[in-house]
Parts: sequence; structure tokens; C-alpha cells
Amino acid sequence: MTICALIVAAGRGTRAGGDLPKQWQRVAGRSVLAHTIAAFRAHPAVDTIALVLHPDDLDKAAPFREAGIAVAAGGSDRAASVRAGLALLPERGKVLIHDAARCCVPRQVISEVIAALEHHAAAAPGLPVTDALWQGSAQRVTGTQDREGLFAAQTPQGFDLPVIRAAHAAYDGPAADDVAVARAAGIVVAITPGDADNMKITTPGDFARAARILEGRMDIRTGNGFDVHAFGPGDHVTLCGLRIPHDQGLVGHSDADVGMHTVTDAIYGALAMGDIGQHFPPSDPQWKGAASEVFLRHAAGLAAQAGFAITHVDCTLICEQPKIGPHAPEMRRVMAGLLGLEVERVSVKATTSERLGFTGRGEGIACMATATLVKS
Ligand SMILES: Nc1ccn([C@@H]2O[C@H](COP(=O)(O)OP(=O)(O)OP(=O)(O)O)[C@@H](O)[C@H]2O)c(=O)n1
Ligand SMILES: C[C@](O)(CO)[C@H](O)COP(=O)(O)O
Repeated sequence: MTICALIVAAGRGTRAGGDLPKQWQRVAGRSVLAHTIAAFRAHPAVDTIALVLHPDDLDKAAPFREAGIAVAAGGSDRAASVRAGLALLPERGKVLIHDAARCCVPRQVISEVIAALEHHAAAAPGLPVTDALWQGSAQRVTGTQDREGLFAAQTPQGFDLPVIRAAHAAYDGPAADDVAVARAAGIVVAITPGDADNMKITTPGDFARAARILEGRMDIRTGNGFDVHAFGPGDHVTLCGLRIPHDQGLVGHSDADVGMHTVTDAIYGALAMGDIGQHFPPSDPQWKGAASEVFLRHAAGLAAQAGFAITHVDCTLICEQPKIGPHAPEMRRVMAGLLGLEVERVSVKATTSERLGFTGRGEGIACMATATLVKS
């Protein structure tokens, strides 16, 4: 069964305030939206992610698209945004429709919805109301409300894709959520366990609460990598994915991209999952001449499978020649694209070794790198 996550992020967050709509504000080191996407990327059962952005935010869509996330422009209310997102998804399968603003969604909440979809066409998390409920007006209690059978509605709300598409097609006007749309079409919706941590950032005080939840769960890892390749005959070197004309080449089993190998090893290091030689043995002929992006993608894939988001990479090339500075911006862009990161999170810099040692004598290029991975 194909499971798609549809994240709606096209609201303006007027109640939350701030200089930017709430999904773009930073909490615990990343944007609210980045946390939300990471939660679904890290879930092993989720196959694809689609995202709905406000039309004014489409200039921010490129890094998501480069990371394989389809992006649509949202509508004037949540239901319209959901409809725009549904149009991106395959005809069949299941969809988990989720608010970008629920950036602390626990893995278990997602898993329970997915499990319920094996037996139901629609399922959504609800948190039983435990506080007493009042009616009030002008700061006075004017009545009480029985809490029996009341739930606070959460997302992700899960559906059979054809079922929710038909329900939205038949629905007119705004809706609080997709459960309301489904119920209007007569669909029975199962309630799965919600979680108090699955709060929606709605008002300014919610940012601090989300930060406390996310920081309390965070597993932050750093890994380092180091690699050396010797110069040999050739007319170019490949560094951090760029082919750079040079009067020598680099010797190696693959394309000898010492920069990308080092970043790859830094990611494996942060995961404590061995090194590049273990995953891609030089004795294996299939990697002869391989483009090193294969290795970097593999390491990034392992990080995602283990529930980690790569949040930063810093790579230092050590050589006298070629000069790296003019190429560094493009190297950053290439590696950021492969890792699904904003370019601001990828650093490529260089140093000489003051003509000392093997790099100083121009016998080869060395590289060191650090990668930071975060699981929240
Ligand atoms: N036209 C809209 C309105 C809302 N949403 C999304 O629906 C989710 C839940 O909505 P809400 O918390 O109400 O967000 P906003 O509409 O942004 O907030 P506000 O009502 O305070 O402006 C959010 O992730 C929001 O981005 C959307 O995609 N398109
Ligand atoms: C979908 C939802 O998150 C369920 O709780 C909610 O209805 C959307 O936000 P709003 O605050 O009701 O606009």
C-alpha cells in the first residue's frame, strides 16, 4: 500500500504573529516546516511527501522539489489547500493529511493512523478532553459542557485516496479539517490515539512549548570524515561533484571525488555505520569509475531511514592546486541539492598546507569534513 503524506503549509499564521508565517519561523534549530517534513521523512512506512505552500511562498519551493517533494500552491482556506495537494498524489493508495503547524507529531501517532487504515477508509488521531469545559462570556462562566465523548482533533488524518478525493469533490466551502469533509460524504472515521505533544502552533506562546518538546527529544550527532587521493595522469579532478580542469587527475577506484567521499564518511560516522569502503568496497568492480554522488545519496538515505535529518555539513579541501575558492559556491549548491538541504547549511572551504607535507608538495588532495545530524 502506497502511503503519501500531504503537508498543508499555505496558511498565514495570523494568530501566531511574528515576522514570518509560523511554518517558516525557527524552533529548536530549524523551521517549523522542516521539523514537520522530517517527522514524515523519518517514518519508514511513508513513501512520498507532497507539500502545499502559499502562492507568495513558492519562491521557497526549490529545495523541497530538489529533495523529491512535490509542491503545489494552496488556496484561500485549508480545504482548498488540501484539494490542491491531493491533485499531486497518485490515483490510489493512502494519504495522511497533516498540518505543517503540528511540527512535534510523534512517530507513534503517525503509525497508529497508518495501522487503522488497514481496516478503515478514514482514521484520525483524537485526544480525549480531560479538562472540565465551560461556556463563558465577558470573563464570566455562563454554563458548563459535558466533556463525555469529546475529543480534540489532531492530524495526520488518514484516508483512502479515492475516498477523500471524492469527498472533497463533493464538498463546498471551508472545513475545520478533512474529517469534517469525509463525514459530510458519509464516511465513517475511526479515532486513533492522539498525543498531547502533537500540539498545533497557533498562538505566540506555542513556539516555546514546541521548542521544549522538540529539544527534549533531540538526538544530536556529529561525525567526521578524512580522505586523501593522490594525483595521477589526467586533465581534470572531480571535487564535491564538480569537474574542474587541471593538469593532473586524482587516482581512485571511483571518480576519486575526495570532497564527496569525506562528507559521505562524516555522515556514516555520525550514524556509527561504518565507512565508505565498507559500503562500497574498492574490490567490487561495479563501483569502478562510479560517480561519488551514489555514495553521498546512500549515506543520506541511511540517515533518513534512521530518523535523522542532516542539518549541516562543513568540508575543508586541503591542496595547493587547483584553487577551490572560485568553485566553492557551486560545490555547495551541488552537495546541498544531493542532501536536500538549504545551501546555507553546506560549507565548502579550502586551505593549503603552506607547501608542507604531501599536499604541500602537490602529490595529492586531502579533505576533512564534519556532518551534524539531528533526530527529533
Ligand atoms: N489557506 C490555508 C489555511 C491553512 N493552511 C494550513 O492548515 C494548517 C492548520 O491551519 P491553521 O493552524 O489555522 O493555520 P493558519 O491558517 O496559518 O493560521 P491562522 O488561522 O492563525 O492564520 C496550517 O499548517 C496551515 O498552514 C493551508 O494550507 N491553507
Ligand atoms: C485540522 C486541525 O488541525 C484539527 O485540529 C484544525 O482544525 C485546523 O486549524 P484551526 O485552528 O481549526 O484553523
